[in-house]
Amino acid sequence: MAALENRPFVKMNGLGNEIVVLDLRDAPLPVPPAEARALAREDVLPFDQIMALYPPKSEGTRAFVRIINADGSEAGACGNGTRCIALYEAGRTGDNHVVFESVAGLLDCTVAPEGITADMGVPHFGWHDIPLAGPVADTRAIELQAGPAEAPVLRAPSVVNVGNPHAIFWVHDIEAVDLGRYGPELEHHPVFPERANISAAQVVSPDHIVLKVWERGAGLTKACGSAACAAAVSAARIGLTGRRVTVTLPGGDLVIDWRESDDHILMTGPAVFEFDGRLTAAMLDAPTGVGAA
Ligand SMILES: N[C@@H](CCC[C@H](N)C(=O)O)C(=O)O
Repeated sequence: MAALENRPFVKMNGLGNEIVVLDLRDAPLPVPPAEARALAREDVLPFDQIMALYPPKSEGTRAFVRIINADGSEAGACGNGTRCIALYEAGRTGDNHVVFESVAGLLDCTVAPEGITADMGVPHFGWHDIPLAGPVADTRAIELQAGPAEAPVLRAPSVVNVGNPHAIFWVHDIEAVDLGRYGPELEHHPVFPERANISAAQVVSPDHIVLKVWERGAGLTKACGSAACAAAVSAARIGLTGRRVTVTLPGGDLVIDWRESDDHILMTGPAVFEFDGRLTAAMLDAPTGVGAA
């Protein structure tokens, strides 16, 4: 019998980033990677991330959240998923201020009519924090490129960890970038021992960035909240923008504010409830060869 069989789920999205909320606080159990991969199949319940809620570990928090990518791997941060669980918890309890905890730290969220704001914590720029495979003095632009060696299409990304690892390639024409072509090799490049989320970013003005993201463990997505945070702080760090920007993703806009007083990153945007149901054996049971480790 599949471990998650008969568990209730809620399907939500944040700017089209497909999120499944599994509230496992009553009867906690780990999400088996093979069951996550089976569930993520196109004809079952395609998702980018599962946000699995476990009993709280720290006082004042609602749940300890584990983030599972569509390929069954685990992530330390998911901005769009965080807004989704904030909306879910606010709907369940009527509280518009909710705090979660993840492996990366506390996630303080406020649900308001104009949007859901999540405090995503502080960025880490050291090579070992990201992590990179070896020492790099300046993570504002590292040696890495994609495309023909003599005329690279993407080059010299900024790298940062915002709870998960990100590389941001600065481009002049975002429409011309085929991230689906270069994302897989960059995600798995040996410079990233834990793989990385890969973005192409065009700075349109000092308060506006346009972004495309190839997500680690999920591929091309309509939006990635942590990538928006990563692009915003990296752009501000190298003087391309101020500390408050709108980030436009294929699924819509997020406002990112890199707060001066304490360096915390505040992300504001929407979340949407779609439908709910119960997981069945058929949804979790991958035919031989599909979802196998
Ligand atoms: N969709 C997310 C990012 C999810 C985790 C990421 N794929 C990783 O493995 O780090 C977001 O909205 O931030």
